[in-house]
Amino acid sequence: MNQATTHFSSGALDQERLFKTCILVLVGIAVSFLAQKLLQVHRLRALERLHGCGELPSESEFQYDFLGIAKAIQLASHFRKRTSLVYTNALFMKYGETYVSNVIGHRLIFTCNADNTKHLLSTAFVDFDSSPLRKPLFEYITPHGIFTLDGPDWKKSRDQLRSRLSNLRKIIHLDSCEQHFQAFLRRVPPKGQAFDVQSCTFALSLDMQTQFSLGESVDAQSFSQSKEKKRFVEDLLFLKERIVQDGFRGPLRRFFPKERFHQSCLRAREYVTRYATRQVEQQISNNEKNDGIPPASAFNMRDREISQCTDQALSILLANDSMSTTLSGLFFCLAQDDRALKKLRASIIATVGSTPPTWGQLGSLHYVRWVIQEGKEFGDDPEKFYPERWEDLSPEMPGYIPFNKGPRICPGQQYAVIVLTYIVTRMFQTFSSVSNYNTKEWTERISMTLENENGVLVGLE
Ligand code: HEM
Repeated sequence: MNQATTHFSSGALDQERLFKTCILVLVGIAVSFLAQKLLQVHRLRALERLHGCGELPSESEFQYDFLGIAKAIQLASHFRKRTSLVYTNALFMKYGETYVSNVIGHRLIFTCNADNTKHLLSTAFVDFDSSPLRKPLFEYITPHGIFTLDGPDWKKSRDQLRSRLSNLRKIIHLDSCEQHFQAFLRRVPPKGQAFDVQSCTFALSLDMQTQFSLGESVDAQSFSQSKEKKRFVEDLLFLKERIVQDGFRGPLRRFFPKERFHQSCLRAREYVTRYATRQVEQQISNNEKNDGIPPASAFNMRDREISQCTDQALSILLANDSMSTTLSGLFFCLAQDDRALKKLRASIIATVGSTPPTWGQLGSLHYVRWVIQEGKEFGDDPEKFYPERWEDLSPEMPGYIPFNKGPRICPGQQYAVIVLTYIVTRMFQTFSSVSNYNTKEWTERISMTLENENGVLVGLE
């Protein structure tokens, strides 16, 4: 009995000691966390004083939300309810163009001020590098891709892509654009019946972009797409969705299972690697023909080049969505604006008639360009679709940022504008009326870009 009591009391003593140690460790962690936070705030304040920054309004609703948890919950709730855009606009209306929020302990500054945006994107680009945020999202699918890298490696990857995109006449094949456009036409139901043009423009741009980046389309518009290509498209869609979700989850993303994401990334990489291997081997064989015996380094570098080529092709496909949302957004606007639609069609017929535009003619289709630029919503009254405002404006101006500005400006901008000009021209040479079958309001769906949750229902004749 005595022995049992001794055991019991020494066990209780051990437990007490363990409990105290745990409390000490927790207090230590909390103190070190608080000290780091105070130091960070002190440094920020010093920087703000140095640059003469004014006091920023902060969200009064969350003044006692010291850990930023209530704010994070509210952000997540708006994301789920598809009201993030309305919520964001309302906050800018309430607090002005720049305000500060605390989201899970991070002091985040939100701004829609033109000078701040210009400063962030161009002048102070190095200070606001977004790669620490992006890297964990993109590194699994493109370990050395342009969205994952920063510093000199990013610059190298960007230079490679820019040089590939520099000779547009060499890389854009208008006959191939025409083939994809014809496949789109086969998807349009006859006699102006309603269909979701958003899903069709998605398939159209995916076909064009895979043709460009892999050398072979995934046949997303075909009625007999192979199982393998279908699987690849599903994987691509899934992994993009997951990247976006994780971006919003921030550090909390660690608590969500990743198996399916990893599987999709592996399969998608495997698919693209096959095309990349073909391209690199073709290049090596061309070099052999030109230079005779291949240098030993050509073989040594083969695997690295295949991996780089895979990263580049996948990055292009990750950046592809804006092409399709530009087109579907345009249909959404034109379905409600008969004046602009008539003017667009008349300008196309007057410039190129009803045959496919040539390279020379693409540069003269000014109204088509304005409509495309306007589709990306801009100007003093961005809610209003008014292509004519572009008569006195230029996409080069500082405030025009659908393609971003500064060092990370979209390297595919010129490519995108040419391809979109061709496709829009062909679409409105073919169709003179766009019936509006959208019964619901435009509702946000945040993907790699913004889409309409309800699709874009139109009839074309
Ligand atoms: C209407 C069509 C397009 C729009 C509106 C658009 C818009 C953008 C924007 C806003 C960014 C900056 C993203 C960021 O840094 O957060 C970007 C980056 C990028 N875009 Fe585009 N894009 C379009 C088409 C394309 C096309 C067709 C390609 C490829 C051929 C492309 C390739 C890229 C790449 C690789 C980046 C990353 C650049 C970097 O981080 O240095 N984009 N694009």
